Amino acid sequence: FSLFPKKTHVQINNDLGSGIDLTVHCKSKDDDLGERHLGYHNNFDFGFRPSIFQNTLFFCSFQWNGLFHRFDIYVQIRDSLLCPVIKETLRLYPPAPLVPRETIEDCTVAGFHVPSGTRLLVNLRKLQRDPNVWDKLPDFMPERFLSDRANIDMRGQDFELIPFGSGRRICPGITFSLRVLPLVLARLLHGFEWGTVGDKAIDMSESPGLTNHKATPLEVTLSPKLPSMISASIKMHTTYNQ
Ligand code: HEM
Repeated sequence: FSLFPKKTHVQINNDLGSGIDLTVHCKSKDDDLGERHLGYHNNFDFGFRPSIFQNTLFFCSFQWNGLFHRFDIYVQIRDSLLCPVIKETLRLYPPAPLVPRETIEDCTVAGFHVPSGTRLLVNLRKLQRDPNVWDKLPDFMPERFLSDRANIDMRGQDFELIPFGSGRRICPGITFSLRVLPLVLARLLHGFEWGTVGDKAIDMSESPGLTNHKATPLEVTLSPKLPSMISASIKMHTTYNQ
């Protein structure tokens, strides 16, 4: 449980097209950020520290060319779960579940003698579902990263969650991935209503292999939430908070 949640930043860009001005007016329950007029390619940034009570709400109205739209830009209970959802997904379904290593000298681990030159596969999937470490297995429970596991990070120091590996061969794509994943996920959730064909539950079973693939292909239905021009012109930048 964190008493001082990390700062969240919102950036609104006017990408509507040359010569089209955008008027933005953002408010929270107790703050009025005032009306802003954004020329083409101008942006408006604001930052805030979400409440420990999970009830922060920011909403903005947008006006351009006689059109008017209002959005809930930040709903804490909805949006603070974005990064925990990614962590929980990488915990239960690490894309590279087996990490290979070879010992360079004799050693003893937990009473077992391991000679030099031994090849071993570290089973991340098993480690990240260890019932001695993680409760409520195998439930998908992103909320755990908002409370008792709030400070856990995935950069190879907290060994109960190492989806990118650890040590000198740790994944070099880690920073890129931790930036891009929340942005892509936020865009997809922001842009579409998601469903499954005939409301069928998604089969999450995996097929065996060095990389983790779904056993059955994912079939979803998507419907755009907004006219494409609007969704293409509002960008929310989420800062990944570990
Ligand atoms: C969610 C995304 C990703 C996950 C979960 C992931 C996971 C991993 C894991 C577990 C390893 C083995 C690490 C170890 O041996 O300790 C690895 C290695 C590697 N990853 Fe990633 N990876 C991701 C994205 C990427 C991206 C985007 C790139 C490139 C742009 C990348 C490039 C590499 C390379 C080159 C290695 C081999 C490093 C070495 O052996 O020295 N990965 N990754």
